[in-house]
Amino acid sequence: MNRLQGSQLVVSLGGAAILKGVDFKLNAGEMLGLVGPNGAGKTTLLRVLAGLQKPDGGNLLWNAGDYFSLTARERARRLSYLAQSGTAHWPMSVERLVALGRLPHLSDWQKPGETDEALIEQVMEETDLSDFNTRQFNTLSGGERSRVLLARALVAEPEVLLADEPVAALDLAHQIEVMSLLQRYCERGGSAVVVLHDLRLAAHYCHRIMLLVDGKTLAEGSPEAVLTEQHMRTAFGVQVSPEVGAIRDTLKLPWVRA
Ligand SMILES: Nc1ncnc2c1ncn2[C@@H]1O[C@H](COP(=O)(O)OP(=O)(O)OP(=O)(O)O)[C@@H](O)[C@H]1O
Repeated sequence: MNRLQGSQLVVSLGGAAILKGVDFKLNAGEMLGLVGPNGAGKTTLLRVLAGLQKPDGGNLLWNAGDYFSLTARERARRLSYLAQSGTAHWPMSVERLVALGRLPHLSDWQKPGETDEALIEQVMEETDLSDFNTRQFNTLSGGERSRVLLARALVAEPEVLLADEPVAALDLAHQIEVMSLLQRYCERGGSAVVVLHDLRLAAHYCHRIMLLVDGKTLAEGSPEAVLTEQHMRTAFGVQVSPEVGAIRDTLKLPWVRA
């Protein structure tokens, strides 16, 4: 059974068709890479899956039941959405901001208990944030902020994590760390949809890739099946440079942790 399944999803914004009948599925333990040119509709699809954008057509299922019958609290417990350029709207320490991720699991006025605290500490370590506990979020660099927001999403222990370009502001080492973290999250049974512009990261880490072009799925399947020279030409209008030769060589991850 698919954890999330959409069929013929349609979204119009400002009078323009943005998603034009997209089928979607996500299994437990799966990392799905959502790739495609700027303006293809990746963020719009993610917002539909997060329940932030009601589709104008099609339907969406959560574990085979109607997605839209989940209450907002149920959705917050089971699904985390990491926006493209997330922010915090008032000054707050990193530790408090990450702890907010536990809120959907606590009743009104309940404080985080020992188990919550242990989880928060573990995720802070995994996201390389232990030294930032008391720092104010608004004093952090862009890459540090991205890691804090990912940590907040992970402490919620969601069944599905929707991450819009989670590595966009990160240096090489932190890109690898964040992708490995998402990989471990999926190995523990989580499901992730990750919007990526770096096709090498997508090829290396994702089980399956969906290539969206102009509001439609151009290709979907294994990285090898989707990231072909023909699809790159159609989607992005590029071809492999003659100096490189084969497309598989462009998709090798050139760095590992030293
Ligand atoms: N509120 C809106 N009104 C009109 N058009 C919109 C609105 N929101 C988004 N769009 C348009 O919808 C299209 C898809 O946007 P979306 O953000 O989903 O693309 P994307 O694939 O995530 O792009 P990128 O890679 O640049 O982040 C774009 O052309 C965008 O300009």
